[in-house]
Amino acid sequence: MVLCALRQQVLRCSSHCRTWARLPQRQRSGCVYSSIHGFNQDEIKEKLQAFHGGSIDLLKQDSGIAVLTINNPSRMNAFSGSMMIDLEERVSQLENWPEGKGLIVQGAAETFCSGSDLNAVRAISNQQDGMKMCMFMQNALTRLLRLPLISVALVEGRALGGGAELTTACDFRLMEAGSVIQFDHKHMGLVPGWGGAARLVHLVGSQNALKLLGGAVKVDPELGVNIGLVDGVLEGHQKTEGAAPLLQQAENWLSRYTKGPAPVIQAVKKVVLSGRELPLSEALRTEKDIFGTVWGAPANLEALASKSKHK
Ligand SMILES: CC[C@H](C(=O)O)C(=O)SCCNC(=O)CCNC(=O)[C@H](O)C(C)(C)COP(=O)(O)OP(=O)(O)OC[C@H]1O[C@@H](n2cnc3c(N)ncnc32)[C@H](O)[C@@H]1OP(=O)(O)O
Repeated sequence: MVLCALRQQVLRCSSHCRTWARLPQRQRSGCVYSSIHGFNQDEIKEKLQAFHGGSIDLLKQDSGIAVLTINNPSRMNAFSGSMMIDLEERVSQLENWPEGKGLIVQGAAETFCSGSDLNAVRAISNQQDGMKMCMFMQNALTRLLRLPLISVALVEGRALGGGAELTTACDFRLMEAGSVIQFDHKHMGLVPGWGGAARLVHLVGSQNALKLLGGAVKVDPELGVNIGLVDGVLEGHQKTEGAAPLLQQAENWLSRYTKGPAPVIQAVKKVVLSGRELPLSEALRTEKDIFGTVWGAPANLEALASKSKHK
């Protein structure tokens, strides 16, 4: 009986994936929850809007690398309800940025983010509203991870609770020496709700994920690199004479992977996304379709023209 139920679940999932792959990009990018799951975006936005404070600031640069700043320094960059709405709107802006190639997510005032604003959490502590907030943030963070941009979470200070989950919604994580990522939900009698557990298992494996969540382990840069959660350690410029500002160091790191025409860099992210999320056959078909968007496109033709000169 159990096997039959599991098979049904797998079939439902794979049909969902097939459906996912055929959905228009906009829907695919945010298809975790919709009205069929009882999710009403406008209803939850109205509730979240009641909890003001802070902002999510977006700077789109001519280099094609954008900077998204979690900005609520008086609350260690905790997410108020209005900041959750800001985040979703900034992700929409980035989904529609043809020149975009990269994204750095950082916190203001030399710290990353201390999760949900506990004042908001206290006010929406009933189960229904809590789950609606989670659905809203899971949609927003899934769309963030699925942006056709190569993204980096730049961690200074502390990334706690939902802030730790936010780091997993980026392709890479860079940590300043001395900074900490801590999934401290257990101390709140909680587990991750913004999708951080599911993404953490993919990043570090289920055993390491169990340790980080079960032990509310303080992940320093060395541990983060060792378990595969962290992709680089940066020297804070206050601590190291002559070191460039952290954001500049992060941009230098990211620019190694975003050099080139935006359509090509965006196609790179899309083919990796489909390999990461879709069953093999679907991923191969998606890869073929994405290949078709760059084959014979301007960047390809220019490269061919320049190569033909090297006889
Ligand atoms: C799914 C996500 C999940 C959920 O929503 O269920 C969560 O994210 S739950 C929240 C998880 N986050 C935390 O548990 C972190 C709570 N904050 C702290 O542990 C400390 O504030 C810390 C370690 C971040 C900083 O400690 P420190 O002593 O250096 O400073 P203060 O504690 O005095 O903090 C300064 C100032 O910021 C306010 N603050 C900090 N974090 C939050 C927060 N998450 N929500 C609201 N306000 C926060 C703190 O109250 C202080 O304000 P003040 O007015 O000066 O008292």
